[in-house]
Amino acid sequence: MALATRGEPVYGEPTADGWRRWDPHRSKLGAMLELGLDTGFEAGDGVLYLGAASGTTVSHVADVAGPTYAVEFAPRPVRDLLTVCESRPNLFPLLADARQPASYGHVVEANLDVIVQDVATTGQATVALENARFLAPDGRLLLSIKARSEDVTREPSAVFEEALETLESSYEVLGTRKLDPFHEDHLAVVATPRAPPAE
Ligand SMILES: C[S@@+](CC[C@H](N)C(=O)[O-])C[C@H]1O[C@@H](n2cnc3c(N)ncnc32)[C@H](O)[C@@H]1O
Repeated sequence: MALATRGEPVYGEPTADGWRRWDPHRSKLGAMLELGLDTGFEAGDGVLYLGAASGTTVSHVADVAGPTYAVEFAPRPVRDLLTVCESRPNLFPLLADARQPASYGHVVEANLDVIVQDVATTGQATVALENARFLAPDGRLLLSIKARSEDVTREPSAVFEEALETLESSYEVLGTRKLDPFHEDHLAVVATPRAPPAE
């Protein structure tokens, strides 16, 4: 059965009876779900989405989730994202830098169920660490690491290893999966916040 959500179409995806096909070639989270990764993402979840771009994936997320905060720092895609939000009252666009969570900390609620991260920037693991403050203790980070955004000259496996090592300081990694054949040189990571050490 094909992955699909109910909502207004956004990127020319095929639709039938109000359902819109979630294209795993256009979406890292779609690829994670298509590949059977255990994401823990459930209907009604509160979500922080980092790297929303013009809303391809976050539109599907908002079709299923509860409050969904969509962070994107490039003004051009945010203009398209605003249109995507018009038919989705639970989707909140934020023109902000995911490396500066304090700039949206007053808007985004705490104890969210899920962070989805797909930011094309260096320091992707650090971005995940900095945004961990928004996750509930049993929440899930659904991170897609793009090797080429870190260093085009390095072997992707070395980039992934280093990113996982960085993540381990604040997260317990529950699963990883390369996103081939949908996305080359991307590693999907499912992780949950580490409990703070007992005093
Ligand atoms: C691969 S695209 C995201 C695609 C989108 N997640 C989707 O599936 O529909 C990566 C996005 O990350 C955004 N980005 C990169 N660095 C960022 C940052 N520091 N803060 C917020 N957005 C950032 C880029 O502008 C770009 O739109």
